[in-house]
Amino acid sequence: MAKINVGIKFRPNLSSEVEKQDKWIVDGKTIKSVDNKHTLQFEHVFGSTAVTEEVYDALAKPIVKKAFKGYNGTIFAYGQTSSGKTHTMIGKNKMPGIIPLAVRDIFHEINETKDREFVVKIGYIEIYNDKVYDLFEDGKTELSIFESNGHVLVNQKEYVAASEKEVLKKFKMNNKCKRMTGTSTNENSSRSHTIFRITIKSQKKDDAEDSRNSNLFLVDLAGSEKPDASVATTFNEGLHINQSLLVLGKIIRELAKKNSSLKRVNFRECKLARILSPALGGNSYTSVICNVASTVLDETYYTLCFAQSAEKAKTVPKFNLANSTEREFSLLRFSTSSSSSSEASGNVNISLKRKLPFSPLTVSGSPSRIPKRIKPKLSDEMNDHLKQLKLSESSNGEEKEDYEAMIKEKDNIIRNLQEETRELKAEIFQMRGEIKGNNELLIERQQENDESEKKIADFNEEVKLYSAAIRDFQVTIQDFEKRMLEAIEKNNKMRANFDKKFKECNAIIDEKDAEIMEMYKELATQNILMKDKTNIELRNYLKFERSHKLRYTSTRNQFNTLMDQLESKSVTIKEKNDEIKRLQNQLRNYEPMNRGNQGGNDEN
Ligand SMILES: Nc1ncnc2c1ncn2[C@@H]1O[C@H](COP(=O)(O)OP(=O)(O)OP(=O)(O)O)[C@@H](O)[C@H]1O
Repeated sequence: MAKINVGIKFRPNLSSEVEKQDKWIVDGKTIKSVDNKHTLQFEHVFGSTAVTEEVYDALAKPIVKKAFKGYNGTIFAYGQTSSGKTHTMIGKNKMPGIIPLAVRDIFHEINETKDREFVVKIGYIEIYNDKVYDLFEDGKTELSIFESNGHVLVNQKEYVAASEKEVLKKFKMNNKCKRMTGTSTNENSSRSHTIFRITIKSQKKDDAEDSRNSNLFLVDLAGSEKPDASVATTFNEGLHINQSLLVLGKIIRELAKKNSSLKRVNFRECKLARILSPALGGNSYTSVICNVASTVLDETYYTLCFAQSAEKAKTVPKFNLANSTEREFSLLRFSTSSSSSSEASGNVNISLKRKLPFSPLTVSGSPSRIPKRIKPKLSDEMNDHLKQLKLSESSNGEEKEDYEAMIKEKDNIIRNLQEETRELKAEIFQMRGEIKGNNELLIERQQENDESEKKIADFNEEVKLYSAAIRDFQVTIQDFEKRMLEAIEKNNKMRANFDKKFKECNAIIDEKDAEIMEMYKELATQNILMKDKTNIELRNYLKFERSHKLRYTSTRNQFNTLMDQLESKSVTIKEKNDEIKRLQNQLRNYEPMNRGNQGGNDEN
């Protein structure tokens, strides 16, 4: 049993996150949330400054070494969208990821191993919306998954590659076919899970029996994400991605349970789980690199929980012997001993490489089997021979030798048959498991179906209610239409009346207008007459005024003359009065003298 190796890799904060606060702190092997709610510990923790090569050395290199020795290996990157999975698995020229580093090591190891011959084959598939596509083909034709001898196989294309350079060239070229899109969190977000498979076959030069065959699966999972309902395609992709990751999480949790049993795990819920079943619960050494971002609280916590479960899960890696029926070694040989020509990578010499161009090979199907209909025939034959064998016990030496050879041959047939029977039994056992799984699925689907039917019945009830309401509404509409027609008719009549009245009024108005015009004309005539009369009167008045003024002036003059005369008379009178007064005074002065003279006359 082997434990799944788990590591946590924090990516550096992105330029778009400068304003965000860190939600997680890394302290050695401990990861703490800033709010102190979560503290988790892992064997391998890589902070944001760690380079991919460190991750590779701790989590991938040991698996590559095991693959080289004939054990299957799987390395996969897990994490929310934009957490750095693709950066970890593929990387950039300046910081190569796990895939280029593994390819480098494989060819380095081939070069160092002088006593073996190698064949390296590569295949590249993607799982998009729960369908498998070949990235070494057009990426559009759906591939099928099948199982043989307990192995999950995909009918993908494989290429035989001779050097590190050749592998990486092919990988990079076809990686462009991978489904990517820009999302709100990652402008180059993977929309599919990709699995790059490197098959390493080797055989000892002086011992054909010493052969190994292993597969290395390098998996870049699509990231879990919050589905964006505004974009239909991305929403659908997001649902499939999340669904497959949920299944993966469920499987990991089940495997992490104490006394977990593979029988309880349903790898058939999605294609990703089915293809990764050897990595999760089967024959493989496995590492999981959990990518996280320190600025994200919840999703990082979910990833860390997944990592904790994954740490508890175990696999059962087995040494894989190469199938002796496979013919690659007789066709293609990587040989490190004959060093006549040097490859671009500087590592490997390949005999026959030039004769066999870089060409696709389809994965071989299920092994050859004895068809059912031949089996009874074979056993009859065997029984005959056994009878003959018994008879031959009494025969001479020559016949005995023949019989011994025949026994050997038949023994071989029996062994082969027994082997086949064992395989068939194993297959039947597995198929029973699958049937059971399918039955469970069927029951689940039946339940779903029942629920759907109930929903449909409820919906039909609702439709009935709505239909009655629609009928009522239609009656109301008809009534309303009738009343509207009546209103229109009434309105038309009123309009006709109004038009008639309007015409009559217009005629009256015209008549009155004519009358007014006449009156205006008369008024104008009278105005002229009045003006003439007024002018005459005005002229008469002016004439009168002038004569009056003249008379007034002469009267005034007369008055003035009279006034002058009056004044002069007044002056004269005053003078006379003054004269009188003076005379009187004179008179008074004479009077006493007179009295004296006259002796007592009157006083005057
Ligand atoms: N270790 C790192 N150093 C520098 N940049 C990194 C690192 N890891 C990730 N990044 C950057 O973070 C961004 C997101 O990374 P990446 O595309 O690898 O995420 P992802 O998990 O594969 O996302 P998705 O699931 O959406 O495909 C990229 O711009 C990438 O260059």
